[in-house]
Amino acid sequence: MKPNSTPENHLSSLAGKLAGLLYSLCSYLLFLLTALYLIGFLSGLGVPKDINSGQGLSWPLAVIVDALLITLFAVQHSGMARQPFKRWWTTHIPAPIERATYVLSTCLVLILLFWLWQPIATPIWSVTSTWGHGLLMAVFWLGCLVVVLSTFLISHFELLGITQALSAWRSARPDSPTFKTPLLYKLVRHPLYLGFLIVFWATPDMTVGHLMFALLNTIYILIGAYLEEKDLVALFGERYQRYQQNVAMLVPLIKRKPGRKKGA
Ligand SMILES: C[S@@+](CC[C@H](N)C(=O)[O-])C[C@H]1O[C@@H](n2cnc3c(N)ncnc32)[C@H](O)[C@@H]1O
Repeated sequence: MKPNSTPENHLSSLAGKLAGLLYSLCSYLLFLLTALYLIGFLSGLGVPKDINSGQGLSWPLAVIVDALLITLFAVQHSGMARQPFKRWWTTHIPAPIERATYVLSTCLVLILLFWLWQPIATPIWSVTSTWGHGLLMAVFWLGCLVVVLSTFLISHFELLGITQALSAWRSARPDSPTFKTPLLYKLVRHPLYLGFLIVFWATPDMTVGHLMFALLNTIYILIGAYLEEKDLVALFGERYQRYQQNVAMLVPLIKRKPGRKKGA
């Protein structure tokens, strides 16, 4: 038996590294398609089934199904991002494909959500004027832009698991995480999440189903950002605590009150 056979070493052979790289690229490709579908799902543009289409279940059942789908997404997406889970998970799968597996799992849960989502088409607001409709769609696309830009500001390919598989391919040690505050990160600590909030809420046709999607995901983002910040304080220490004091969490210019416990 080989002396060292931890999952990490499964990528030490050429075949293992190649398989890891292909796996990560496939997961990235699926991510791109899922992200495009999400845009269509929320905007109603270019997809066979959007957030309001189809004949759903009766509204009490629809509320239960939709809430369960969003809860499943929240548990998967936040649970798999926590350090204790990652430590346990990488004793079962090779570390260089941990992030790609996270991305793949996220896509599969989102695809399930698109598939099983139950519309509740009762209107909350409907903006019919051309300029109002155009303005809200412009805000929606701005939100999409903020999300994409934010991934590149942090590290697009690392967030999506490509860098880790490439490092294994080159037999290089993966870079340790670095604290960054470029551009939008000087305005708010979570520009990517802010972009998502804009995308969820900016619609000319808000229905009960869409409102539920926006509301539950807003709650999830607030909890997710809180948990992420605990990890970031543990990782970057005082530097992140100073950042929390000086830069707003999600809404530019709304900062933490001085004197509040750091990293809480
Ligand atoms: C999906 S990204 C979201 C980033 C951020 N919450 C946002 O909304 O822009 C999550 C990853 O970004 C990392 N991250 C968040 N803020 C960071 C920062 N200022 N510098 C470096 N990494 C950061 C976290 O450790 C986590 O791995």
